[in-house]
Amino acid sequence: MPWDDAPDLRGAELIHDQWAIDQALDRMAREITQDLGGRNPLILGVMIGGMIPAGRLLPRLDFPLEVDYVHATRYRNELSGEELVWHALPTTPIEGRDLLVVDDILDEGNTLAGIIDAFRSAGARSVRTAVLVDKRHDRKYQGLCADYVGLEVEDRYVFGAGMDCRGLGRNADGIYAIDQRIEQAAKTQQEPDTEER
Ligand SMILES: O=P(O)(O)OC[C@H]1O[C@H](OP(=O)(O)OP(=O)(O)O)[C@H](O)[C@@H]1O
Ligand SMILES: Nc1nc2[nH]cnc2c(=O)[nH]1
Repeated sequence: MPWDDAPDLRGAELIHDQWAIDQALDRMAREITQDLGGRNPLILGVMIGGMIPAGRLLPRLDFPLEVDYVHATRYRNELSGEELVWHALPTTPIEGRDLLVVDDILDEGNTLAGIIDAFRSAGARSVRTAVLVDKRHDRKYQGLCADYVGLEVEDRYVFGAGMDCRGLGRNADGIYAIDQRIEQAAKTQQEPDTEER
């Protein structure tokens, strides 16, 4: 694979190909259109990972809407999350607006929960959430679910379709899970034992 030169991405396993992603985005667009078509919603991509899912979803939404972004992060190039750090808020006024927050992945949910809270407090009329990927586990922040979900992944660190692994891999077509030895090593802060590859 072209990214086999990047040690963290070497040996990654394809979980969903680009065809599956496109099908999922088509379905999400239909669901979103049913709920928000005619409401002139404000669509907010969550930078950086939400950039590609939002960019692929928007042309599928065939009704009047506005677009802005928010930049909040809690992983900062690591494989486990910490405090949510805000880098940018939308410049479009959100009071009284119907919002759709678009992100790449819902994992533990702290990122989306923080964003939803901030926008509700700022007076949004409604805040909906769309994620390309929902990670299956029972560690969700207050049981949070997204309103629109593209695909599910098992409880492994994934990259591609906007998602990075230590800064790389966002541009990969398809969704890949990193080698479990690399993920395990990150959890225990050791060098991965991948010599035979
Ligand atoms: O559900 P959570 O456990 O909170 O994790 C999900 C968040 O983690 C990633 O962002 P990250 O902080 O890595 O920033 P990025 O968008 O720049 O990749 C991803 O883009 C989501 O926003
Ligand atoms: N790229 C990426 N970002 C995440 N943020 C939370 N979980 C993940 C994950 O599995 N992959």
